[in-house]
Amino acid sequence: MRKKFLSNSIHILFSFSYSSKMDQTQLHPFIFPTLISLLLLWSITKWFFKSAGNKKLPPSPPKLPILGNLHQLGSLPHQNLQSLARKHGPLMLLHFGSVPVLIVSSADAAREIMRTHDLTLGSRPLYKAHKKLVYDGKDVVFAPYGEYWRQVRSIFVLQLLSNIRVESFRSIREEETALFMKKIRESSGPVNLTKMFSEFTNDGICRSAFGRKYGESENGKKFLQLLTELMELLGTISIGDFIPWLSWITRVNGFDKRVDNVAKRLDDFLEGVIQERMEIPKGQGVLDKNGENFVDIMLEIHNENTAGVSIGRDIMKALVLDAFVGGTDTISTALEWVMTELLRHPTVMEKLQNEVREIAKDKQDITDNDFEKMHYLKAVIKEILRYHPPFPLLVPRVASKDVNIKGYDVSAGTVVMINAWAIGRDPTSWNEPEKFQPERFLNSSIDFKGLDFELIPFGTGRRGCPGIAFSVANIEIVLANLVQKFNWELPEGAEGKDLDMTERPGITVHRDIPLLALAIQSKYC
Ligand code: HEM
Repeated sequence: MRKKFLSNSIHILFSFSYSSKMDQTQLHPFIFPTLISLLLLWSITKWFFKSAGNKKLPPSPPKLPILGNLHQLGSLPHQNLQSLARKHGPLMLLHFGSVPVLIVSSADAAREIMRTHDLTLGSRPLYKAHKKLVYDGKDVVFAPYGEYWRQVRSIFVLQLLSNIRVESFRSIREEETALFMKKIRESSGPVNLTKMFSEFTNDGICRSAFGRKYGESENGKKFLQLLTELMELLGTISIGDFIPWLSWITRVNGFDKRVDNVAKRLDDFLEGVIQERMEIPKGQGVLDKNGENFVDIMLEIHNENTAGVSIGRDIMKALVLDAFVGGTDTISTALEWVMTELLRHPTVMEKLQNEVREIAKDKQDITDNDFEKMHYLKAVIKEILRYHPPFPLLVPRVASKDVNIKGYDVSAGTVVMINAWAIGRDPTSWNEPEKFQPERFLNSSIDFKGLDFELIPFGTGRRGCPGIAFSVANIEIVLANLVQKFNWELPEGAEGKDLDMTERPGITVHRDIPLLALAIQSKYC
């Protein structure tokens, strides 16, 4: 592959120098137009620098020619951007190649972006790979701000994520949690919690979205693998998006081909799901008997044309994909980190177990009424979303026009990245931010619903996450059951402080190494 890459580069360089070899006698007629072009270029450059000079730009770290600041991102950009922000401030202008990128690292600056300028910053950048993977931005996450986005978001929220829907999916949550606990009970030796969280969230979303799950079937395993590849590709910086003349690199290094391949296989899978849903009557065969699911509802909207927007196949597939992109990896990441921190902090684990066991006793099904009383459980969930937000850099936005943010001029087209990870660890907002301390939330009204800018794991404003209720319901039920029914230890007598805490790069940040733990049944099991 490397050899192929080199030979392609050499070929391109060679063709360039070859075409620039010109017969000297032919140069003469070009002198005049060349001089005019140079003069024009000079005037434009001078005008550009003069007008940039009048602007008050946010502070910037020094950049390299061509790359800009790309070399400073490293494999875990949220961490490196936090270090840069400590030197240059909470509003910092970087350049990814030729694209200006504003990095936001404080609650105060985030409030300005997501409250004061939410409308101007209401769209997202749509990169080449994303276009192919999410049906040309027909989904909710990447659709440009406007009427189309409003309509698809309202279908998505009303039919999948409203409080009524989340409540109607309760039996799915309860059944899947019971199955999860059964799997743990029946396991011998350490359980791979990372894998189990991923299967749990995937099965739950499959049942809510498709009306059935694919579980251990060949199709199910392939789909899980595809989703992992999709998340990896969505989190990859493709050089051509930032330095257009280098876009040939992703053609020759196989990235574009991989994107095409994943997009095609995902499309085939989703096409098959919709076809199956059209052929098998509701409540029959392999399908859930739990009433309607998201695909059913979209098919109804499609047939009856009731949404004000025509829901074609691509839109249906894009919205279903959003449920997976938005809902599987995020919830499983939060669960993976919460169990990691509980294993590292035995006193927090014990306090949580005491609360859950006191309230739920030996109930097999812990109810919403019980969760309402579990204040420490809620504090633990807030603390994990502060300390390990699943999307550390949220989902980027883009400025649709020139805007002044806290006295700085930000030009149209600037990408805005909000470092929720850094904001959650900012000492101006939090006491001892590097400590995992759920108690900080016990006598505090701070919540993640979008009003408190120091805690924004779900973003906020027009483009804020619509999946908060769905996520919290799933995290609460699994976490409460895990600590009620089992006592937890690390394998081979290891202690919490021995746990490897390395993060894996990606759009959602998982543990690098899967979390393995020993489950010992409690008397509440
Ligand atoms: C722990 C779980 C979750 C986290 C941490 C999370 C986080 C986020 C974040 C940070 C954004 C961008 C917000 C912004 O730009 O202000 C977002 C958007 C979104 N999320 Fe979530 N999310 C979670 C669960 C879910 C679930 C369960 C679903 C659906 C099943 C979902 C669907 C979406 C959609 C559709 C958007 C795009 C909204 C828009 O652009 O209008 N998310 N999420």
